[in-house]
Amino acid sequence: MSFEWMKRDVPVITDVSKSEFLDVIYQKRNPAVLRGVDIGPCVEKWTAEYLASQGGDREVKIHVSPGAKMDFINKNYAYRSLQFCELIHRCSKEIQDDFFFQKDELYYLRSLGDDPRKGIADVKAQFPSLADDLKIPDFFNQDQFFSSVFRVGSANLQLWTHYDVMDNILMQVRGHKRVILFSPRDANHLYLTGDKSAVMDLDNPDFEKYPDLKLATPYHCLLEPGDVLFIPALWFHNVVSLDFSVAVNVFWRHLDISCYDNKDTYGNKDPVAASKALQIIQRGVKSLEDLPDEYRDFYGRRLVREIEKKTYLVDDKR
Ligand SMILES: O=C(O)CCC(=O)C(=O)O
Ligand SMILES: [Fe+2]
Repeated sequence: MSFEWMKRDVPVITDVSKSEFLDVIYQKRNPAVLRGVDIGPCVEKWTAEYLASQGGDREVKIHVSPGAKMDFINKNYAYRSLQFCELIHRCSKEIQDDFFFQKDELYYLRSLGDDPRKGIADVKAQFPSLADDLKIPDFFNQDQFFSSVFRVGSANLQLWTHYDVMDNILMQVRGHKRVILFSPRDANHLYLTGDKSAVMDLDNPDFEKYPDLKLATPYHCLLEPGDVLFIPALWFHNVVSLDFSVAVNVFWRHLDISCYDNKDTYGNKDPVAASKALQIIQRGVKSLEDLPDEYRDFYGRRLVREIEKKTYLVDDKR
């Protein structure tokens, strides 16, 4: 018997004003595709040729993957460096003359700041010759700004399902993308390792291995050039580039600055209070190791119940 996975569409909302975004969409904290927002002349200008000639020759760190699905568990990709212009050339074609591993390898850039270890990405600062082409919608206050990240990838490349801790607008500049999102409330159904889901194939999921995935609701959308996807903090997302893809995403803080880890570079370190709680729980679980199995099971269940009772939102409490 085949299982029909319940899918939903992310709503597409056209010509949304700043106040509609802030008063309605942002308040709901659900993802939305915003179509018709002015993100500047980049949508017309950023062809591969233009980006290669204007984007400069700075070295960028990239993921190189032999297959379309980057798999963080089996680490089927490697980190390498290329000049930005060379990266653009390679991403925009499917068979390479120069390559690291194989002719049909795929590339993915997630830009970093000037100091690759602790520099927070800011596209306009790192690619000044492209800065005027991009208009970041003024949906948030400047003091909430965290980073802006260049995302350039080969056709077909898929980025694993993960969450980030900042609010996000993903501006699709060139190419099309299929994005699948899951609510933070589906966290227990996604087989998480840290911020990533172990389920790699969402098109043909292995429900025998991941039976609880059936309980999750995937939200689908197809991004076109010029579209802006609002991804609220903690919403899981899985992204496939359908063709050569150029995007910029902006992370901004939803919570007060004091809630975030001040060593976060990528916008994905859990808020301070949450990582503290996770550490305490890990210590608590370790302390149960001193007990025989059936006692550990019993106190483990009590712990889970206590956490559910005290933290879950009312409609999810059992
Ligand atoms: O579009 C992509 O390549 C990935 C987007 C993403 O993960 C993000 O904006 O947080
Ligand atoms: Fe992300």
